Amino acid sequence: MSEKLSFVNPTPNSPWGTYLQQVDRVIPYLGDLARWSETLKRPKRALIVDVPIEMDDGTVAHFEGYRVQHNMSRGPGKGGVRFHPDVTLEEVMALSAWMTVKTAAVNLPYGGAKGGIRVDPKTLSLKELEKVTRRYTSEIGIIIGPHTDIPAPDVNTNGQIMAWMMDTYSMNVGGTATGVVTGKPLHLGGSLGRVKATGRGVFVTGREAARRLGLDLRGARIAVQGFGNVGSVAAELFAEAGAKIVAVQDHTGTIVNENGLDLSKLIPIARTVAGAVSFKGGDVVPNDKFWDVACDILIPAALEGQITAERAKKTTAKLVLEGANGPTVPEADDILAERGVLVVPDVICNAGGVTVSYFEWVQDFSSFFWDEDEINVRLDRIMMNALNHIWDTADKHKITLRTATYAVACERILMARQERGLYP
Ligand SMILES: NC(=O)C1=CN([C@@H]2O[C@H](COP(=O)(O)OP(=O)(O)OC[C@H]3O[C@@H](n4cnc5c(N)ncnc54)[C@H](OP(=O)(O)O)[C@@H]3O)[C@@H](O)[C@H]2O)C=CC1
Ligand SMILES: O=C(O)CCC(=O)C(=O)O
Repeated sequence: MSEKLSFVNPTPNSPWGTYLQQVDRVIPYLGDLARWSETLKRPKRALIVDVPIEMDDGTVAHFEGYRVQHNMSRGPGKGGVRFHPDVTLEEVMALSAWMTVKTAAVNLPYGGAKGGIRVDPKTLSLKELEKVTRRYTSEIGIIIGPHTDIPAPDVNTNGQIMAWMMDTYSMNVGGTATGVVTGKPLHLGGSLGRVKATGRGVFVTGREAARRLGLDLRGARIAVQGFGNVGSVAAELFAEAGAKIVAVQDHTGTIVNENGLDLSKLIPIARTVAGAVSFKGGDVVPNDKFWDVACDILIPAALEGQITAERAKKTTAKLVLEGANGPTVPEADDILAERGVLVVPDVICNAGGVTVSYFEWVQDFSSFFWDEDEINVRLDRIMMNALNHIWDTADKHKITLRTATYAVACERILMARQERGLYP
């Protein structure tokens, strides 16, 4: 954060600054609840931890970790953990705030939280990765728990990391606590459907948005930025529905094929260290050309701040599906709206992951596990109900889907805040 360290003083162009502007845009639609709106602009609690580990070569390395609980008015904190070299406190604050809005938008009984470590996990051995994960979990153990704050996977974290987190927390409390994290492997209280849930939610909301736009998915051209858990699953589901994935970008570069990339071959290659650009079934183009590729649907599924004003002006997409958190800066949002490009915002579009995380948490408490069809049917229903309600709100006030999602969610959050009262 710039100059003075303050929640309300964001670094220019930072994710937290984006989030604060998004909140400002919803205030006129909050009626009397607007008097509580400052609550949304301040995280409830932010913990910074030192994560020291002994590296394989005997040296000692220190990593900086965070867990931010943005708002817990509606329930325990919920949100993923990111391992990435660019993680900052301000980024984690924004990601935690987007979780508050997201869980309220789909009406899950949670608040919003997020965590992260500033580390490049690609440079660590498996043993070092486990040590970083376990030490971080112990350090944030004073504020997480099955009834207080429940982490989950995000960028560069997965089921194995959730298993280590669950084990470390359990060792420290002296009993197996499966409900402390979600996105776990199936043998450890994980849920069927969680791995694909976020991409599936992107597909469900995208299919409905396309239907309302009169955009036929059969033959629709789709460009996907970020080809990890979210991007690759969404791409697969759209391809199954008849769409063509014409461009994919991961951190190794950009690959394009206007006849459609063969995902059955691309996905296994993209998972290797060589990345998407080592796939031979398309042309490798400079990264900036990704935004020029002719497409009907654009799916940002990597990091924040990717859709800038300049990129918003040139995209040919009619529909943007935000698989990533915070991919569009506010100025670009306005340009897309002016150009008639429909944006399904992150806080509803990628809510499928936390929805199935909620199912996992419920299943862990009841020790009764559902089959995958049941999970997918329930996921579909929750996402569609939430999206339809948001759409009606957007139509009523003539506002974007993002501001409508904030209107629906912030009313729920601030109503809970008001009903709980302030005094100890
Ligand atoms: N996992 C989940 O359940 C949820 C995730 N999200 C959000 O979705 C987004 C992606 O998360 P997820 O799929 O889980 O993460 P992954 O780690 O599985 O994948 C991230 C992808 O983004 C790519 N990437 C990273 N940096 C860049 C870059 N500078 N340019 C292009 N591509 C890049 C990575 O490339 P490479 O593999 O080459 O490093 C990888 O393909 C994030 O914004 C996350 O917060 C939202 C809701 C839930
Ligand atoms: O599954 C979860 O609990 C959270 C997923 C997440 O971090 C997100 O939706 O951004």
